[in-house]
This record gives sequence, C-alpha cells and structure tokens, in this order.
Amino acid sequence: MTRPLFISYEGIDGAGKSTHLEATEARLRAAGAIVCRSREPGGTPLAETLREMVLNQPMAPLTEALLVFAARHEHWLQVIQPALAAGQVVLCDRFADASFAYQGGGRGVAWEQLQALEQWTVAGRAPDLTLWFDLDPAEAARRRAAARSADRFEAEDLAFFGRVRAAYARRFEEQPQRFERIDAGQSLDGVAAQLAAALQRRGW
Ligand SMILES: Nc1ncnc2c1ncn2[C@@H]1O[C@H](COP(=O)(O)OP(=O)(O)O)[C@@H](O)[C@H]1O
Ligand SMILES: Cc1cn([C@H]2C[C@H](O)[C@@H](COP(=O)(O)OP(=O)(O)O)O2)c(=O)[nH]c1=O
Repeated sequence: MTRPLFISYEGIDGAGKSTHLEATEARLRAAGAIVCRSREPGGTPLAETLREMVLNQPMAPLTEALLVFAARHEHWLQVIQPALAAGQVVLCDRFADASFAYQGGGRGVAWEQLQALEQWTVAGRAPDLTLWFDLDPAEAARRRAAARSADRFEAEDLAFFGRVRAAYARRFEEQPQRFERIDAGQSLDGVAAQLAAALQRRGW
C-alpha cells in the first residue's frame, strides 16, 4: 500500500482506542504502508504543551475549544500534512470529531463555532476513515477505574459522557460515509474482528 491515508480513532475515554491502535498499525505495516502514528491534542512539542494545559487546568469551554484547535493546527501543519504528502498512512488517536464531541456535546460550545474553527485550522479536512469505538458510558467508566487515575475529562460524570457519545453519534449521522462504528462493548477479540472487517471493507 503506497497511497496516503488518514485514519482517526474516536470514542469516549475507556472505549478501547489505544488498545487497538497497535494492531491496526501492525496490519497496515504488514501490507507495506509507512505508518505515521500520532495523537491529539498533541503530536508536536507545542501541541503537547497545550495538551498538558487542557487536560489539567480549569478553563472556560470556549478557551478549551480554542486550545484544542490551536494544537490541531500545529499538528496538521507540522505532522499530518507532510506525512500525507509523503504518501504515508496517518493513524491518529483522536482528531476534530473529539472537539465536536467533548467541547460541543460535553461542554456546550456551539456546533457552528466548532465548524468555523475546523475550517480555520484544517480547512475542513476530515480523515478518510474514522473508527468510532462506541461504548456505554457506565461500562467505559468501569474500564477506566480498573486501569488508571482520571484527568480533567475522565473525572466527569456519566451525564457528561452521555452527551459526548450523543455528539459522536451526531457527527456519524452528518458524515456516515467517513465512519465505521465499532461496537466496543464486545470482547477484545470481538472488537479486533470488527476492526479487521472494517478495514477489509475499504480494501485496506
Ligand atoms: N473490549 C474490551 N473488553 C474489556 N476491556 C477492554 C476492552 N478494550 C479495552 N479494554 C480495557 O479497558 C481499558 C481502557 O482501554 P483503552 O484502550 O485505554 O481506552 P481508550 O484509549 O479508548 O481510552 C484498558 O484497561 C483496556 O485493557
Ligand atoms: C483531541 C481532543 C481531545 N479531547 C480530550 C478527550 C480525552 O479525554 C483527552 C485526551 O485524550 P486521550 O489521548 O484519549 O486520553 P488518554 O491519554 O487518557 O487515553 O482529551 C478533547 O476534549 N477535545 C479534543 O479535541
């Protein structure tokens, strides 16, 4: 595989994105791809600094939205665009859908404002494929509690994650051709099989 490809991983915290990123990376490398793996917020030194602020410091919802899109602009210019231009496959742990889900659904920032920021920062460019790990917030909270201590987002309640999940569903409905919805409530093997099938459906 030599054509450029941009894949994002999305879902509420604890849905299993990080667990399955590696398997997809191995599959694509085995198919001959040069893989650029990254994450948001982050992926450049400045964007990682912004990530620390967003994950740890209290701030207004709009400030949060401006910072995640500022980090995305840096990441887009310095990492994603050059990798795609070089014919690489970009695997990104979250992208703009996360801002619609968390800052839009979770915090209540207007959808139109987020759409304007998306145009400003990445010229509205969306991933070629978004793997949406969809999971019930209560199950996600159980998995997180067993795995790690919470940051500013992970400390939010079930109602917050219910709104985040609903906003992911809205993005899914707005751009269905770009998404593959993964039932993340299944076993590890079940989720892996869904991922493999999703990539195969698209010829990857
Ligand atoms: N399908 C699954 N069934 C049970 N536990 C899972 C499953 N997928 C992931 N986990 C566990 O849930 C926790 C959160 O997974 P993680 O990949 O870190 O989620 P995310 O990156 O989406 O926040 C980890 O401890 C992981 O081992
Ligand atoms: C990219 C992005 C992430 N986030 C949040 C969602 C996550 O709670 C957090 C970091 O994402 P993530 O990397 O999934 O966290 P972890 O390292 O715990 O696996 O940032 C936003 O609120 N807006 C955004 O635009």
